[in-house]
Amino acid sequence: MLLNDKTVIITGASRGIGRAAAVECARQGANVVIGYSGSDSSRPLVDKLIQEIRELGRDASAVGAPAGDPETGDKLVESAVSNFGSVDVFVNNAGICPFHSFLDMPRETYLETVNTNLNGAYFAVQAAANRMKDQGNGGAIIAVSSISALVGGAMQTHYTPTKAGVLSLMQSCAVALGPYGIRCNALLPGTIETDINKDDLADQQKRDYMIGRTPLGRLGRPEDMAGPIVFLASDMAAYVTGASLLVDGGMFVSLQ
Ligand SMILES: NC(=O)C1=CN([C@@H]2O[C@H](COP(=O)(O)OP(=O)(O)OC[C@H]3O[C@@H](n4cnc5c(N)ncnc54)[C@H](OP(=O)(O)O)[C@@H]3O)[C@@H](O)[C@H]2O)C=CC1
Ligand SMILES: C[C@H](O)[C@@H]1OC(=O)[C@H](O)[C@@H]1O
Repeated sequence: MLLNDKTVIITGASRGIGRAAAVECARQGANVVIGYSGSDSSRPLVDKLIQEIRELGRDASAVGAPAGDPETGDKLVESAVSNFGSVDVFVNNAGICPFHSFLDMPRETYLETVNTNLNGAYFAVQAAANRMKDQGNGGAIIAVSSISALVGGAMQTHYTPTKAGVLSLMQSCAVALGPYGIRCNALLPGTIETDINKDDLADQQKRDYMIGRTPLGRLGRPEDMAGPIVFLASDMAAYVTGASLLVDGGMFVSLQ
């Protein structure tokens, strides 16, 4: 097992990519702190995930708090330490993408997206890194960025800068935290079918276009992200820091 007895915090783990990563981390021997928004509708999903992780022989705790709140990282760290005694891996995954055109972008939509996806990530990474530094055993931090850190989207002008932002955050943190043995890397998923794009991909033409751009011939599944996240979290990646791992079925390199 690649993460035996490690404590892994994953934000946005109630659903989608974060959930798949949480299950795989538990399979690989880790206890997991599940971050989610705190909404009542997500609590049953979180309870089900905790049960699934316990059936795998590991344990989990949950923290429901807005990702954009600068205190949320401290709460996640506190839950990890009080329940499991340490923070070994931090996965910043929580994110939103409320598709909207640029010229009439509501200011609140822009500000909420940047606050949730980027500002919250900054403070949560800082909280996890301080705990890892105090523990003195190094650690691994992974930010779930996106192929959208590298390319644009007309309906994502508020979102793509946040994904470029967390990629850049990992690059700078790799430099800042390397001396403490803390590795920082970014995962760049392509198009993965989850609730974040359910409405967007309900448009069959759009869906077919996205599949057509993907050499592997299908959209991604949350489980496709779990192995790469575990790899970056594990000692298999002991000399990997400041890196970006694009996991997109080949979409980025497929121009014509
Ligand atoms: N799906 C895709 O194609 C891609 C996704 N990504 C990135 O992957 C990450 C996960 O996305 P994905 O799994 O697709 O999306 P989902 O919508 O399936 O899951 C989003 C997760 O983030 C949590 N979350 C949302 N808003 C907040 C908030 N304000 N505070 C705390 N938690 C919050 C949700 O919790 P709750 O259930 O409580 O709402 C949920 O657990 C995002 O950062 C996204 O940008 C990157 C590239 C491609
Ligand atoms: C939500 C989108 O479908 C998804 O988000 C990303 O980051 C990808 O680039 C896709 O556009």
